[in-house]
Amino acid sequence: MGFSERLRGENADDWNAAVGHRFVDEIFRGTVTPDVMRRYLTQDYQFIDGFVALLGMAIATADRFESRIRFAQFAAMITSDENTYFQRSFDALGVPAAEREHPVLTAPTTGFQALMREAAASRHYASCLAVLTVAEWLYLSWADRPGALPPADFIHAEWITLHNNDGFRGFVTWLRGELDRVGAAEDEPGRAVATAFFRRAVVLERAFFDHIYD
Ligand SMILES: Cc1ncc(CO)c(N)n1
Repeated sequence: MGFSERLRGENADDWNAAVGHRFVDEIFRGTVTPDVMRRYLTQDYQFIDGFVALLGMAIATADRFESRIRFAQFAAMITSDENTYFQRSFDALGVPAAEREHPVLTAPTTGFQALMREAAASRHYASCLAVLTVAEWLYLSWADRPGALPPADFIHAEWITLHNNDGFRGFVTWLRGELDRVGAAEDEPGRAVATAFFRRAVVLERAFFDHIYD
């Protein structure tokens, strides 16, 4: 079993709670209320900022050019297609500029920001990879419902297709392979550090979905 699959298995309870979350059922049915969607997207936009910074550190610490290219191409998608999705959704939901740029941050959001900042500050490629892999693999896992009909509202539909399209699927497959490769090359202390980052990220993913219903 590869490093990525082992880590997912060790965190199966929180992982499955996130992938099968009420939010996921509701977004596929198109019934997430505008209120909940607004809380989710305004907090997630702050997550994305730290996420792109972490991608930058993965570009800097990767051990080969081929990996840097993958991350750079993914960063280009996030900062174009995904960024305009947020802006169009904020327009449709009537979110004012102040709330787009400086919402009051919730505990899961500050928790994620701290986690991503720490992973980046470690300058340890395996730890950067562990956090990035959770964020993208867990999102592919919930968004991947073959045969599901797309919900009518673009705010729901595009949030699904941003996380289950072929390009995204290919990136996640590559990310997992990269974590497997790098994890196998690490010594035991290095693997333990990356393992702890992975675990914290899974716990936060679950908390992030939970808290928009509080
Ligand atoms: C909290 C969270 N995790 C993962 C993703 C996927 O990038 C996201 N947009 N938000």
